[in-house]
Amino acid sequence: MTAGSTEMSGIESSEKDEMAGKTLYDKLWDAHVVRTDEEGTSLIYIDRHLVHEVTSPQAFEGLRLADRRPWRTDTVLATPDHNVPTTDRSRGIEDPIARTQVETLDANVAEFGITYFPMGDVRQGIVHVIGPEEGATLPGMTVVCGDSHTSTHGAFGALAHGIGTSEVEHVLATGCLVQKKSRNMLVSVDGKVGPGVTAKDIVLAIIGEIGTAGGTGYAIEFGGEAIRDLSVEGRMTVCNMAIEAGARAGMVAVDEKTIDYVKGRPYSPQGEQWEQAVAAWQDLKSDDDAEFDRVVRIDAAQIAPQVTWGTSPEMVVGVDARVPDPAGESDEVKAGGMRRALEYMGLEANRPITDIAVDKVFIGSCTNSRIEDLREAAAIVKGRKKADSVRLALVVPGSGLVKQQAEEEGLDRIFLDAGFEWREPGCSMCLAMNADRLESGERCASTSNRNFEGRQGQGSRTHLVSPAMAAAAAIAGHFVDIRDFG
Ligand SMILES: CC(C)[C@H](C(=O)O)[C@@H](O)C(=O)O
Ligand code: SF4
Repeated sequence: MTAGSTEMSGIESSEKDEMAGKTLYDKLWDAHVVRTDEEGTSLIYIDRHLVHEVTSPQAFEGLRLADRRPWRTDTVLATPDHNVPTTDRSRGIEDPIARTQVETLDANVAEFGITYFPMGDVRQGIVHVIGPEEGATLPGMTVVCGDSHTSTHGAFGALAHGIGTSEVEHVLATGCLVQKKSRNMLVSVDGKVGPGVTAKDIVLAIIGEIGTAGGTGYAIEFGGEAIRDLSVEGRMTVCNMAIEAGARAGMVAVDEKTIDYVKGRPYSPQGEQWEQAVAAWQDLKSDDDAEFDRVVRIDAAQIAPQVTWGTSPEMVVGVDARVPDPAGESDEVKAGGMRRALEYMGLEANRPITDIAVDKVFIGSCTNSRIEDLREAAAIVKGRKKADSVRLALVVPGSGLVKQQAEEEGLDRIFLDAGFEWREPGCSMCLAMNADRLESGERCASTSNRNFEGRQGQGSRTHLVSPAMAAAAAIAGHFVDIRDFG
C-alpha cells in the first residue's frame, strides 16, 4: 500500500497497488478477504476462534434459538479462564455466578462439539496463553476471540483481534467476520535495550509515547531491532498491549524464532504440510517498499524499566523518574486528568517512584504469565524473602502446562520459599471478576495490562510493571530499579 493509492481510481489504482509493496497487515488482510462492498466493508475469513466463559453464553444461546450449528468446529478452541478459582480446585467453584458461567460453557461445548480444555485439564489456561502453546495460533492466520487482548496472537505474524459477543455468534455460525480495514502503522523500536529492560517495558514505553489513543484506527506492526531481538513470548507481551494503545491489532513479522516456536506443537502442521507451511510463512513480513500511514520510531536505548503511576497505561514513567507534577503540564485538560489520577492513586507529585510502597504483588495475566515471565521473576526472587509489609505476592501461571513446566524447573519452590503464593492457572487478579482481588485502597505492583480505577477491585490501585520489577517490589516492599537490584 502506498500513501497516495487511495486517491487513485479504477484500473490505475489496482495497477499501482500491485506494483507497490505491501505491509504485513495488507498481506494478511488480502489473504482473508471474501468480499468487500462499495462502502469498503469487508467480510473476512476467520481461521481460529478462541472461546471463553464470559463472552460466549449469549452467542451459543443465539445459535440455539436460530437452530444453527457452527460452520466448522475444528477451528474453535474453548477454555474457562476469567472466572476459575486459582486456589485448591477440589471443591469446584464456590461462587455461584462463576460456577454458572463455567458450567454453561461446559454444556455449550458439549452440545456444539467444540474442542475444550475444562477446569482440571492440564491444558486449561488463559485463552491467549493456550492458543500459541497448542500451536492453535499459527503464522498467517486470522485469529479472533471475544476478548480484547486477542491482539496477543499477532506476535506470530497473524491478524488477531477481539470481537464482541454478537460477533462471536456470527463467527461461530459462518466462519466469517464483517470488518473494515484499518490503516497501517509501524512502531519501530530501534537499537538495543539496556539491561533489565524487558518486552513489558518496551510496550509500556510505546504507550507512554503514543498514548492510549495513538493507535486508534490502525493495525500496528512492531518492528525494529529491539523487537526482532525479543523472544516470541516477549513479542506476545508487546502485541498483547497493542489494544491498550487503541489499535485494532498488533503484529510482528515472522522470522526463524516464530517458526521454531510453533514447530511440533499439537495443532502445528506435520510432515510435508510443515515444509509447505514454512515456505508460505517466509512472506509474512512487510515488503521493503511498503509504506505505512504512520511511522513511530523509538530509541530502545532510552527505555528504562517502566512503572505506571496513574489510572491509564499511558500514565507511565521510568522507575528512575519521579511522579509527574500536573503543575508542569501546560494542557489544562491533561493536568486535570493527572490530578484526578494522582488523587485516586494516593500519590504526591514529585515523589521518587522508588519511594512508593506496595501492599500486594501480582505476577500473572495474559501479558506476563508464560514460562519466560515466571523465570524472569524467579531469577529475582531466588534466595530472597518477600518483605513483611507485602501482604500477598501471587504468582499465577497462564496455563496448566506453564505451571507444570515451571514446577519441573523448580520455580514454584523458589516462589514458595520466598513467601509467595503459587496458584492454579487463570486470569486471577488481572480483573476483579473472580475471588482474587484487591481491597479498597490497596496498592499493587501488577504484571497485567490495565490499571484503570477499580480494575483489580473497587478502590484498588494498580501499577503496571514487568515480572522482574514486580518480583523486586515484592522483595523490597516498594518499587526498586531492577538495574540496581544485584
Ligand atoms: C471479560 C473480557 C470481555 C475482557 C476483555 O475483553 O478484555 C477481559 O478479558 C479484560 O481483560 O477486561
Ligand atoms: S488475563 Fe486479564 S487481560 Fe488477559 S484475558 Fe484475562 S482478564 Fe483479560
